[in-house]
Amino acid sequence: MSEQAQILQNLMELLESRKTASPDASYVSSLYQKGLDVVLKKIGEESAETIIAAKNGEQDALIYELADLWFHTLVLMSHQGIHPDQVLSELQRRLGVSGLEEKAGRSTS
Ligand SMILES: N=c1c2ncn([C@@H]3O[C@H](COP(=O)(O)OP(=O)(O)OP(=O)(O)O)[C@@H](O)[C@H]3O)c2ncn1[C@@H]1O[C@H](COP(=O)(O)O)[C@@H](O)[C@H]1O
Repeated sequence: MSEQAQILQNLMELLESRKTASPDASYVSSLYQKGLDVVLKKIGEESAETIIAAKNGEQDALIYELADLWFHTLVLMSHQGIHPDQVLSELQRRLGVSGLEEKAGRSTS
């Protein structure tokens, strides 16, 4: 496993462990306790902050905000019982399939 893939694996294990941790001692546990709407709100906020950093042309800020955004999407996956491998498999399935071709092949627009 690559070092990067290992980071993802380690983080997912941490997120899983936070399901039984105290919300007073863990940010992730506090998000789980607040529930899906709060997790989704965080993703909305981090998306907006990512957009602002990109529009401002701030490379370091953009990397920081992308990390926040990725992190909160990983919290969502964990909350919903989805493993990043499932998303990676979907991306693998799409690899080499042109987005334009895929769109043209849809039965509904
Ligand atoms: N990678 C992260 C990570 N990235 C960002 N954050 C937190 O996400 C929050 C981002 O919110 P904002 O930027 O909006 O800052 P804020 O205004 O203070 O946040 P709110 O008050 O609105 O919630 C901050 O509290 C960050 O500290 C993270 N919190 C945790 N992790 C990882 O998750 C693990 C478990 O964390 P705990 O559950 O807190 O132990 C940690 O060991 C880390 O590996």
